[in-house]
Amino acid sequence: MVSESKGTSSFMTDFIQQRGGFAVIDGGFATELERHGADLNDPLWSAKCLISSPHLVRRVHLDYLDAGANIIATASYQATIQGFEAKGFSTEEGEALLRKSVEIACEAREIYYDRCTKDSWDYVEGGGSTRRPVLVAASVGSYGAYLADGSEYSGEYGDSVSLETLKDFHRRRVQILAKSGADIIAFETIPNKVEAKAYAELLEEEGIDIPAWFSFNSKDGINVVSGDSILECASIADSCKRVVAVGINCTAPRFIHGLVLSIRKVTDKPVIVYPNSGETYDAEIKQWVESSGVRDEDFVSYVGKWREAGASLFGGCCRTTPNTIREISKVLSNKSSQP
Ligand code: MET
Ligand SMILES: [Zn+2]
Repeated sequence: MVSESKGTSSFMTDFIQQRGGFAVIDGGFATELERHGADLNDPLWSAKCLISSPHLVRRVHLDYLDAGANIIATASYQATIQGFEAKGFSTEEGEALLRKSVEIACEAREIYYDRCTKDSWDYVEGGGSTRRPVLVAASVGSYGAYLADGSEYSGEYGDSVSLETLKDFHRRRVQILAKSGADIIAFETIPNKVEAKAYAELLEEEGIDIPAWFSFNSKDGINVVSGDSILECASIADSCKRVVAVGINCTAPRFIHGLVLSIRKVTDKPVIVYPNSGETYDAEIKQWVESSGVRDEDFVSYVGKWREAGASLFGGCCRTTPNTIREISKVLSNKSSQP
């Protein structure tokens, strides 16, 4: 028991340490699928491609691996059994699609490893290769993401949605993803405290035996989007022994620094940040409003500050691209090679 929980608790710190003190996550997944021509105007959003174009899903994973990502998140953010059923799939078919999201990411990792082994410049003397270890993170979007009405950016689910509703909603998906071969579960864009609590209780009650990260989103740099305290939300993550990293995603880069400092007040677990480009999602017109976005160079100029504030896992969320990730990897490797 003790050694098992030690195993989980050191999972991410060990990974980060082996990577030289930081690790790189991928960038906007749906964004990149769209750039390759996918039409994601659908309640399943990026998960639609698990059905219609799995080759594109694999391609996007590879793009991010080539850009330097050490951790890739699966296309299951908006993949739910309930959502697949609404499309006419059976429960079993829905479950198979969830597993498929992990299979495709693992396949991409194998292709990437294979390439690294073949590329002579990746060989070191003595026949070994210097391939980067890659983690596959099974993405779980919030209940609001399933609703596809933008409520993952408001955190307002209404009084009828209780802790139990949320646990029941997520239970089967979490069970399936935990047994899918993924290395970690990524609970992303968590908009409120009750959903964080639901995840923490589920991990415990279901005896989930792979680690997880909790990532919240904010629109003011002070609280999570619902107005719940980031300190309270991060404390829930801190108390859950399966949680090996806590952080922020899909939030404007300018808010990240203060949020990292807040999270560090309540946890010693690694802090993960993967902001969006700073644009805002308009749920009415189902589009990102472009005016306030930051350019890749500006995004990257923040990374050093986030690291100083105590974050150690860095990537991008919506509207960021493999270019963003390439720049992040570059900036971090330069920094760590400096004396
Ligand atoms: N991992 C997901 C993606 O990049 C997170 C989406 S946040 C709305 O598509
Ligand atoms: Zn996002």
